[in-house]
Amino acid sequence: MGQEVRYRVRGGRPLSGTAFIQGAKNAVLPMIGAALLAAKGRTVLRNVPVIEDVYRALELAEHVGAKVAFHESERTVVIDASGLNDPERAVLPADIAARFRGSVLFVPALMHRTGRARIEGVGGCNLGSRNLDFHYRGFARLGAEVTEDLELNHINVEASKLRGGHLYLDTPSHTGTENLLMAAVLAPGTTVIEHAALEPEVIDVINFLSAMGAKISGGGTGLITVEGVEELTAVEHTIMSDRIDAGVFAMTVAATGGEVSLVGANLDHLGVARWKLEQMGVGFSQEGAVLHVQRDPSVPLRPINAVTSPFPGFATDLQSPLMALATLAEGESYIHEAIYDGRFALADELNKMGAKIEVEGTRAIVHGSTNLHGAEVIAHDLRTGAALVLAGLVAEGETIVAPGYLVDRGHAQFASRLAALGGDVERVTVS
Ligand SMILES: CC(=O)N[C@H]1[C@@H](OP(=O)(O)OP(=O)(O)OC[C@H]2O[C@@H](n3ccc(=O)[nH]c3=O)[C@H](O)[C@@H]2O)O[C@H](CO)[C@@H](O)[C@@H]1O
Ligand SMILES: C=C(OP(=O)(O)O)C(=O)O
Repeated sequence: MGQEVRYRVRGGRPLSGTAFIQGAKNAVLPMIGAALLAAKGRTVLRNVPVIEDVYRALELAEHVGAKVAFHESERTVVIDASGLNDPERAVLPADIAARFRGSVLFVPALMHRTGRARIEGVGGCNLGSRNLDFHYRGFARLGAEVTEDLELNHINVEASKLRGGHLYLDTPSHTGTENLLMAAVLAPGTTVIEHAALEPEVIDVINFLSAMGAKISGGGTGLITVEGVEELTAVEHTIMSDRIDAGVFAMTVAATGGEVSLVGANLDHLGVARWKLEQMGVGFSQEGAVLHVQRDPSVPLRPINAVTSPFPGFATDLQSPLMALATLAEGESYIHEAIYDGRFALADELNKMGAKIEVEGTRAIVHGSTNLHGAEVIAHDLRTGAALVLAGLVAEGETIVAPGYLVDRGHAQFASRLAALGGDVERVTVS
């Protein structure tokens, strides 16, 4: 049997000090995919978070023929994609690709560099139905032939002659927008993407592609236009800071009480989450690129209503830590998960710790405040894991959160960064 990572947490200490917010997972993954579009030279990505999803993405890049080096202590990745031209290697194998959602972001580079791609699996958090129809239908509108092998459950994409086209997304899909952009940047002609995503990571990806030589306008407006170019150049880029990591740290301080400075966090990137936390009793002040967060533990948290929606709405990835926080607020909080149909697995785990949460479909009522107690709980996905660590930091006694791999997918050095703030958290490996 292999080793399992767990988070062991003991509650009761307020947090104080300085935490360094990591580079954004949801920006670096599309950028690793985009780096493979450059046929010459070396791409240098800085502020790369040392997380499992980045390791998987780099394994995938190597698998398809790129040379990669991850200098973890420098948080820098160097990618040389000049050798990526063998159609036989244009395969995203399930053993790597099914372990993270970002694997789908490799398809455009494979289409452009080898003329084809085979997708044997795409992973990511288990949040209910997570379709990829916008991606595949969009590739087809740009001239690719997309077929499904129903027996093997593989998708085959043949793309010898991509060209610009008019695309519309039914909902402003985050990776859908990035993937269609990457498919369009090297496709001759003009591509229009209507109802495109507005997330800050999408803007960061547009900035990266533009630095590589892509011609993109309208980023951040919902209507993006791309003029295809003949080639893209390898460049250096510093990844934006991770707004979800910042939100998780802010909510953890809200839960324990205390005062913490988040280095690199940007209040504007929290969108509606900022206003919701302020309503609950959290204080924010932005000082340049450092965000100060404080909460007076002697004043009870107020309950909250939140509906998840695309940026700048309340981020679905922050819904789990908000639910954990709401268990501490005095009164009933209402949460409506409007992006995913299966993102409430956390409720049962928090209830094991003494919370009183009722779930009906995509709506949850959190009856607070409750005194949480330690328990052995399951991280059903990345943010459930982070939210349970948050809960453990205010619970009486010891909480064990497993599998820790899911937390490690998206939060770098999570235990040591919380421990540096005074939290009693350890990441342990058991056989
Ligand atoms: C690697 C990455 O960046 N992951 C983020 C990205 O996921 P991801 O890009 O997968 O999320 P989307 O924005 O695409 O999904 C939003 C909704 O659209 C639906 N949909 C999406 C694509 C499609 O082809 N068909 C379809 O129906 C999904 O099922 C979901 O209900 O944005 C999510 C929403 O902010 C975040 O939770 C994830 O952390
Ligand atoms: C849902 C998430 O990630 P992914 O799309 O990579 O599964 C997340 O980051 O919370």
